[in-house]
Amino acid sequence: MSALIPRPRLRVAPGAVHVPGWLTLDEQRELVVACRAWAMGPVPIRHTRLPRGGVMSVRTVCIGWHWQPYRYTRTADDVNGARVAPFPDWMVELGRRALVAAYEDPAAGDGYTPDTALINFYDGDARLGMHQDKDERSDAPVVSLTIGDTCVFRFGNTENRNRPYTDLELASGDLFVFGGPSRFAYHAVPKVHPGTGDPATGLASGRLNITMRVTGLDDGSRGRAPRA
Ligand SMILES: O=C(O)CCC(=O)C(=O)O
Ligand SMILES: [Fe+2]
Repeated sequence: MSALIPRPRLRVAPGAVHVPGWLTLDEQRELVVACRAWAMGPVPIRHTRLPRGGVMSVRTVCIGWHWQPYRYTRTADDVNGARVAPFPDWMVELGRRALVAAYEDPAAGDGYTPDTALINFYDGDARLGMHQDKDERSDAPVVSLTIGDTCVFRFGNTENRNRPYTDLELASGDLFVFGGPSRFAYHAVPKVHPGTGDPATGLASGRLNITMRVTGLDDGSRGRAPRA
């Protein structure tokens, strides 16, 4: 899509907001540098293995807490057993600013302290099927950032993976927040458009997505306990 055509901020559903072009090019570059380092270790980026033997086409590395289907732990027991990199304070601040921007409310970020991020890399034909982010024991919003290639993002309902859903495009620099009544909505990435990203971000190809979340876990609790 041409950068000359402004794309409006869109409330996709109650609590779900798309803010096109929210990250500056410099912020995107800095995120690419940080994610590249996290992709190297302490836990290397990998295709997540699913319990039934499948492998996700997306590659993922986590910070703060390690996600594997369908729980969070401090150590990446399904990769190399290492403890994941800490969740940096600057990313907490970025998450708070994202909520202020999405909800157009200066207080929206107050008390928001994301403690995990899933960093997804889509290349080739990578995609992500309809799912809910529901392994967190918190209903705090999810903050999603896109860098690189544009994708089709499918945002559905909280009942099931079927219609009604809305297909929108997430392009480099876009912010998408889903909280409130939309926090547990099904969503997917059915398609990435190769070659649509600007190499000036530092990403020559593919799509980088960062989702910040609040796990609601502490180091005394593990696994998939029911939400409070
Ligand atoms: O790549 C995206 O935009 C969404 C990623 C996602 O839904 C997830 O990591 O749970
Ligand atoms: Fe998700």
